[in-house]
Amino acid sequence: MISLADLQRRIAAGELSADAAIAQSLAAIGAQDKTIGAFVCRADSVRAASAGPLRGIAVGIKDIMDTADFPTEMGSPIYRGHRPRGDAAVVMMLKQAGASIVGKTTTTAFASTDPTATLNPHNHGHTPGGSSSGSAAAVAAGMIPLALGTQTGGSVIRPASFCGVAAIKPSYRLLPTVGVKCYSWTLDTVGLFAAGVSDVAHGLAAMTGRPELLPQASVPTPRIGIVTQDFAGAPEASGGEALRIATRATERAGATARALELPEIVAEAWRVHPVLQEFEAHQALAWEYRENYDAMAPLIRGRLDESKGTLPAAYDEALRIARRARHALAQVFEDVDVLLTLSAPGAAPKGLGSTGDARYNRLWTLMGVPCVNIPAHVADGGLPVGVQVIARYSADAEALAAARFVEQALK
Ligand SMILES: NC(=O)CC(=O)O
Repeated sequence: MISLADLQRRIAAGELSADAAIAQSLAAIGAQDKTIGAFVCRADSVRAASAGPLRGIAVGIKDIMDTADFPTEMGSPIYRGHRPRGDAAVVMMLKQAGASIVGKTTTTAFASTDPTATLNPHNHGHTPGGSSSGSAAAVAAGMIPLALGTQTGGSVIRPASFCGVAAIKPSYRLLPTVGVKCYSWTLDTVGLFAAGVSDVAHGLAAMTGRPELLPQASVPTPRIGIVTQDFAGAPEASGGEALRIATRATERAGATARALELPEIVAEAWRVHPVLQEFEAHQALAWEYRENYDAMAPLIRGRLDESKGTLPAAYDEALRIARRARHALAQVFEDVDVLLTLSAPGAAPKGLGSTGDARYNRLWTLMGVPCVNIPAHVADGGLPVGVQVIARYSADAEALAAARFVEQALK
């Protein structure tokens, strides 16, 4: 994989020109994407910016984010050839930091669950996950050092786990969703994929202009709460093994890691996530659902059919439960610095019929807390399995620092 931080260092030191760095990514895309299928469309040539911390960094953008230079098709024939007039806010943040957008990465239709044709670079017989399928696959395949995705359920952390890359779903609204096709305005969160945790940190710090997100010289030893999310059901063997491996590694590295039960109201919030998500989706996708029903992908159309009757009262109750759960979760972080839990039930499912299950991700998206995926285990078939570090709301720097600790402990 291509390390963003290493490219930055080599470009700053004059060892590599920014244009050469971009050219390397374009060549890698040309060589691999015929097989992997991570990009919907891509540039043939791109000039690097002359300034900015992300100059020379080739970035892939999930194709639900508006781009003035490329079509934005939402993973749906309803938007085939659609050309937004301008860039989404996060695309402009990347450009203002000097990054070069080299293409649009595949997404499930409207970032829901209808699988794409993208292959898992570690084992082409398996899915890369979703809904940010192409972003995770393009980074994992070593085509680009940075990609943007989104998460409403588990669409950043789960594909990152399946593809063996680092990723962050930042605190809710750390990054704007202006110009990003909405599925659920309470849940939709823009995230980043990169080779390692430090690479994610450098990318997010550069985009946001927040130097506090940059990796610090020393990595503090965190107090870790191990959370198994039993309310979400038991994991597969490989998922449970990944959490056991990561737990043991952090203890060997000197961290305290203790099993932690979440308050019942937090488990209740996990249960109501789908009510809130689908109620908002019916409003966010009302035009597509009514005016283009037959052109909608089957899984998202089926989910909207099933949730058509959700009443405002049920939605309001879900919001109340989520608010109470966020307060209860904040108290959990009085005793630990971060939580460590499963990123996915196990390794990537076989075939391309499913992008996997968000059951270990959706709670944290609703809580709005920062989540960082770290590859932790390699299951049968060479398939990666990750774990995620979770910090309290707005503690993105702490989440990244603790994730670096876990990443280093696993080496
Ligand atoms: N957008 C999403 O997060 C959906 C998913 O988890 O598959």
